[in-house]
Amino acid sequence: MPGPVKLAVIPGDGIGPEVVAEAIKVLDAVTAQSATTFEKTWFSLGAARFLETGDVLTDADLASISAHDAILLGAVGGVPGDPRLKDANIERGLLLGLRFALDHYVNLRPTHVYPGVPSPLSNPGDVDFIVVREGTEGPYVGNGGAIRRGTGHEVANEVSVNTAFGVERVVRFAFAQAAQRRNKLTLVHKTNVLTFAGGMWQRIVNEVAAEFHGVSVDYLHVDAATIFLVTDPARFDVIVTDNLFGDILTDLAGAISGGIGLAASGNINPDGAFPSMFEPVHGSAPDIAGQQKADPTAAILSVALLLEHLGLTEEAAAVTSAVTADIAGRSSGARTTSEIGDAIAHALGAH
Ligand SMILES: NC(=O)C1=CN([C@@H]2O[C@H](COP(=O)(O)OP(=O)(O)OC[C@H]3O[C@@H](n4cnc5c(N)ncnc54)[C@H](O)[C@@H]3O)[C@@H](O)[C@H]2O)C=CC1
Ligand SMILES: CC(C)CC(=O)C(=O)O
Ligand SMILES: [Mg+2]
Repeated sequence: MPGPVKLAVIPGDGIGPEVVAEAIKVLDAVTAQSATTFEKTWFSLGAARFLETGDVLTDADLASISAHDAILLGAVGGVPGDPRLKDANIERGLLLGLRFALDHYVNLRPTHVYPGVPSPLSNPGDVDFIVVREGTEGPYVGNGGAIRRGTGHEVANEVSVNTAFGVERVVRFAFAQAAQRRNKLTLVHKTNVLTFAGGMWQRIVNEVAAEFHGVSVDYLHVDAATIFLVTDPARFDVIVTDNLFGDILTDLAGAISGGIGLAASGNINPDGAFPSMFEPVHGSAPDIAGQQKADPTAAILSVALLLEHLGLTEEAAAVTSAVTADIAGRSSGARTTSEIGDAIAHALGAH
């Protein structure tokens, strides 16, 4: 990449700034000797900014963020119960605002059990799958409304939007991933009751499968998928699913693979028309915010995904291997957020 990589950094709320500080520490360490340099722009967006200015994501924010090569985000969402944030909906306005505006139609969430990690599974070594979650459609588009609000006769709708265009592109991406991995794709949906959306997802999977002869295709209802994620996770290679099911399944995937503090993700625009955005799977964790208790590993592994996405494969591998070694050496003694970041950055040559 000619010139420095322009990186937009959005620390966000709660533990977001704490884990992003460590992720940047690691990024700086791994790129210190690299031919590629990073030019960072910090965006102070989230609940605090909304409370100060009334803005969540302005057109100017969006234009400025779009002019970057990639985005690193911590987490957004304010203190639960703060009445001033009730109508702002930072999660929808900012996080989904970015994913939708930047056409992040692939939400890529790898799950891997690192050696030495305490997992509730009996055979965790076999776990290595990715969830390809659709990122711009489904029930998260805000296609809803309510009548007779606040009364005992209120009716509220939240309609899931699934377009053939949107489903086909993410399914095609998932098949291509499976073809580069272990050649197995599992569609997860709820076709037995969500017959319109589920039927279309299944039909499109069947159609695209005809182009990927080497990939075997499986189907699970989402409720059954939660069973097998716990009892037989080795059966999964690539899971493709909609926005809501993918959101839920990937918190579960984090839990079975050593904790949500290890789960990284990428919001990808595969066409390259917009910058892709990398973030931990977890949220702003108000219950531990400001206490240096958050595990920054998910944010650091999100940096590895970011580097990989930018084609900096050696740097990505160096971060992953430093994280792997750090995890393997973890004992029951708790370390602070910055102690974990320091140790990983140090392993990468930081002083
Ligand atoms: N991408 C984002 O910005 C996301 C934002 N959120 C928002 O975050 C806020 C809190 O959401 P929750 O549902 O509580 O989910 P959460 O992921 O923030 O927290 C769930 C549990 O996991 C723990 N946890 C999360 N990250 C951790 C880490 N790095 N290390 C150690 N423990 C960790 C928390 O302490 C909490 O007990 C809400 O406002 C929610 O909407 C939730 C998910 C994603
Ligand atoms: C806060 C939600 C909109 C996002 C979420 O939970 C996720 O993407 O995992
Ligand atoms: Mg989630």
